[in-house]
Amino acid sequence: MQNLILASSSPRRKELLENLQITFQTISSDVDENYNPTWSPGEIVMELAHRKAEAVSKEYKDSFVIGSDTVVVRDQTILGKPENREEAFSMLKSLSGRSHSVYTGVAIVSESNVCKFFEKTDVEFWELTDDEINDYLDTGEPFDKAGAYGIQGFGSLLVKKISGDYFSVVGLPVARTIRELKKAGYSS
Ligand SMILES: Cc1cn([C@H]2C[C@H](O)[C@@H](COP(=O)(O)OP(=O)(O)OP(=O)(O)O)O2)c(=O)[nH]c1=O
Repeated sequence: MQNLILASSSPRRKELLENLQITFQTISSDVDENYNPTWSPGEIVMELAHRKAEAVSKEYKDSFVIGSDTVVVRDQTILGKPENREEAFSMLKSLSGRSHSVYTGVAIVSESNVCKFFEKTDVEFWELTDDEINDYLDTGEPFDKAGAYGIQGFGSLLVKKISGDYFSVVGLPVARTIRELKKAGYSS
């Protein structure tokens, strides 16, 4: 059996892989998450996913290492995790009653190979009142999540429509990730 590592501190990503009953370890790394503002959202999430996987792969050379990164894009603006309640409020207000895209990049790094890809999922929100946004902020859910919401939790109440991979919005497009892992030579 080959060694598989999820290079992540995200409990959601861990849970998505655990659902598949695959044996893996979780090891997180601290990487520079700055990026070149001229890059497209797809390039940003693939590069950050690659940095996360590469940092762990250096220490575990004989393993398959998965890194992942998620951002929300409204118009041409990239929304990461909100710094505070005010920023979370303004992110959610800006997403109200309209569509945005969630990009998740994945990098699979092994001794002989690097594979990178991204998925884009379009999400439409219901029109939200300020009271609804404040109630949602009170749940505490938005603060460690790109775009200030979690589709898998109370954030499900904000969503009118979704087009694309749901699991990619949660943080890991599992079906494509497993397919690409197998192509890279991984077998459980
Ligand atoms: C839009 C959305 C994002 N998210 C989460 C997924 C990611 O954990 C987070 C985006 O931040 P990331 O920087 O992609 O990931 P992370 O810092 O949580 O974890 P790590 O870098 O260690 O892998 O937002 C949800 O859980 N649900 C959602 O609906």
